[in-house]
Amino acid sequence: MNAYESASHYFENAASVMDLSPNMKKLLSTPEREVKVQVAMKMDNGEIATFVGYRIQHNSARGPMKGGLRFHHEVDSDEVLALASLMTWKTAVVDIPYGGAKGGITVSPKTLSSNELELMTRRFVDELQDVIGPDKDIPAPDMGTNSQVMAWIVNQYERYHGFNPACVTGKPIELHGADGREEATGRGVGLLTEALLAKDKRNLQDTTVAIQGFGNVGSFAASYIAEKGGKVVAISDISGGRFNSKGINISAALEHVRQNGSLKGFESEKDISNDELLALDVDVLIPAALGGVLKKENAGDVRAKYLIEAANGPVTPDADQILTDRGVVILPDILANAGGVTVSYFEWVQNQQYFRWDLERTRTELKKKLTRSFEKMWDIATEKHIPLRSAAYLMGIGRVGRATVLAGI
Ligand SMILES: NC(=O)C1=CN([C@@H]2O[C@H](COP(=O)(O)OP(=O)(O)OC[C@H]3O[C@@H](n4cnc5c(N)ncnc54)[C@H](O)[C@@H]3O)[C@@H](O)[C@H]2O)C=CC1
Ligand SMILES: O=C(O)CCC(=O)C(=O)O
Repeated sequence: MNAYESASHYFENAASVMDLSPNMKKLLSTPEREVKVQVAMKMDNGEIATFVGYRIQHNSARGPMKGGLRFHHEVDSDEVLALASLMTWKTAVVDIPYGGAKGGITVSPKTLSSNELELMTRRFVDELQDVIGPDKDIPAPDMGTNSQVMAWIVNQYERYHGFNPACVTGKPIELHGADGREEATGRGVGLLTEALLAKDKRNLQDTTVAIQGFGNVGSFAASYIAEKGGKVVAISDISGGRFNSKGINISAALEHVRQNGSLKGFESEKDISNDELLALDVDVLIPAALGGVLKKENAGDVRAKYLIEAANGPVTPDADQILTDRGVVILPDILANAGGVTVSYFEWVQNQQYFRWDLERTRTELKKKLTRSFEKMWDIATEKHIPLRSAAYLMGIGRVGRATVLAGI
């Protein structure tokens, strides 16, 4: 099952509980626009390179479309469409005035020089500049992109449209970015892990955690959890995993990655593989890298009681069923990692108002938004005796569906 089939399965599941009419189901599952472009450029050595870029605009019933840009060698139209649809439900679950979109380029960014990365990003914006914009579709970071890439995007977009900081979020602070956006997804993962544990009268101090992926999301989630007294016993990245039964020193790991570019060579009690990390005997498992890492073949190995979907789509439907049957509580991606898009919204609001918030305000508002959405999802799940994922989809699809009906076609 590919990423799109997985996302469709979760949508169909929720739609059947909601009794959505076939016509509404078709409307909500059909993307509004799919853009596929050639990104051609000259590499440092003078050779011509051609990449393929995508922007899929899934739904705009609740506002301008919103979602990140992924630079990764596995990006294809199915994956981007799946991720775009998740954004539609995610923005609705946290009730921010956006629809959903996603984009990306099929490329391994680490194989490019900084100059080449910049040029590729600028050529991509040349192709997309007429379909994106602050009131149409607002990109942001995802895997393989960061605030520097967003800086090139805003600069290139402004060459066509003039001063326009709200055209993209996740920008550097110096270029109208929001204090708190970089940490937001990981911080949200941490806050929501606490909220979920609290339902079982537990807290982070008595909790062991394993985190797959130590990029933007995984590293900030690890920092938050460790600061709150949680024991992060395992972390990993593409170079493999590290385990320490007494808890990994997260500040030291961050410093190692800053100096060396990855966890490779970071000392710990023992090295583990990414597969072994997923099967560790911990309380909380947080996949924060690629999609589809928990599938039929390895779902039975999971020993964690709580699974927090920091990545988008880390659990296939087969695995979801196996884990749910085994009593693993899954906090679904469309809420678990929504801290990022929520603070992107705060950044966009600040850009529109030319007024900057301080970090405290951002953190307070983020907690308020995520906690409110979590409690609502929890109440729906409890009342209807359904898993948290189904409850979150009910919230998201319900809000998009109502907006669609009220607006009329
Ligand atoms: N950046 C953001 O604000 C948001 C990101 N997400 C999701 O979170 C996940 C991670 O995104 P970011 O942290 O932004 O990406 P990133 O590019 O900053 O970091 C990705 C991390 O995953 C690791 N990784 C890559 N391939 C791997 C593999 N095969 N096995 C194990 N680790 C691997 C990398 O080494 C790196 O540590 C993605 O699924 C993304 O869609 C979701 C919401 C917002
Ligand atoms: O910050 C944003 O606008 C989108 C982040 C994103 O791509 C995601 O939540 O998956």
